[in-house]
Amino acid sequence: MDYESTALQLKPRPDFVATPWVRELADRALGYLTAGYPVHFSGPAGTGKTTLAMHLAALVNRPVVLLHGDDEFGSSDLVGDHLGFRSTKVVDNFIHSVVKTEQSVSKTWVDHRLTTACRHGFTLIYDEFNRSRPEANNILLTILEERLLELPPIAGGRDGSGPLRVHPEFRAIFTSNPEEYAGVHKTQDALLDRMITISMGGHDEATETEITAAKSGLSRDEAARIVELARAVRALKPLRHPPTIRSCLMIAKVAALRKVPIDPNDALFLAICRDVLRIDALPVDDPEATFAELIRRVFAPTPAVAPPRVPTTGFAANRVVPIPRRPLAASASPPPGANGHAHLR
Ligand SMILES: Nc1ncnc2c1ncn2[C@@H]1O[C@H](COP(=O)(O)OP(=O)(O)OP(=O)(O)O)[C@@H](O)[C@H]1O
Repeated sequence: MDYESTALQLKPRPDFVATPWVRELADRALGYLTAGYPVHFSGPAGTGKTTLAMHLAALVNRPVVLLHGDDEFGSSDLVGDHLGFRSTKVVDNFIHSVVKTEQSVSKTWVDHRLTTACRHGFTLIYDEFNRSRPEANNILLTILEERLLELPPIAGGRDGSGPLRVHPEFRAIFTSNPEEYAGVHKTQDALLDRMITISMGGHDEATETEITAAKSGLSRDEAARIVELARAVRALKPLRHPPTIRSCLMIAKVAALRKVPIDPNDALFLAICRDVLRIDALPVDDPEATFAELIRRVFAPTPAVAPPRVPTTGFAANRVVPIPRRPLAASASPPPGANGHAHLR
């Protein structure tokens, strides 16, 4: 008995956003997996680790076994265990006057998820694997290096011949949050040494905008404003829980659902941003004033694109139609100052 029936058959999700940034990352990670190396996406919450792991597994196109790190795990939770006993009783009554009974009791073994993936060549996604204690994850060392899985005789190959040879198509994708998060363990170097770690610091702005627009139904421009605001708040240091792509999605989805305009003059829109971006917890003296300044900056009208500089010398100068200039009045006021207002005499 094993978890084969629980394996997932993943297909690339239609709502997966593949900007050039994402495609480059996915292509690089797929190359590592194809070469037989485990891939490890490491980064803070909300940086797209799990989504990318699932997308990669879908591209590998093998059944997927999903594991979530758990402090309670022991190696048997990963590998398998004896599940009760099987008893067989033979009654031999060939000679009517003689009844011979034979009873044997044997332990039954159940493959758990890791063993199922190793035995059948499935793709293992081990999400937040560093939430499991290192001693529980030690079993991975020989799997990833020697491609062998130590099992009790009863559970090895079909004939109980000891360690299981890991299926050649077995692949492993790991995700983890950095150590400073609560409830995670320091990973042993030997395990990290067996995988290729890709640090996920967070999507680039274009990708966050695309994801926010794609998953909320807002326009790209509306999504861009929300993302720009979230990134401006994220840039304020030190923030205990910086807003992530999830924060952008929360604002965008709620606004879209409630038909709240993405408008700095709309009180409900501002209230949603205050709640989701936790403006009250900003590490500044006056959070409200800071929020107002960020809103002003994000929603400031984008300056019209300045006309191309007219070259005054060389070949091109002769080809440009001179711009008619207004005749200056005798007591003309000087050109507008920095603040755009003419100085009144
Ligand atoms: N390429 C993408 N296309 C579409 N949605 C994405 C993409 N990347 C991330 N997301 C969305 O962003 C959110 C966070 O992504 P994900 O859960 O993968 O992050 P994570 O780093 O695994 O977070 P955590 O560490 O908290 O589990 C999810 O709602 C996910 O759907």
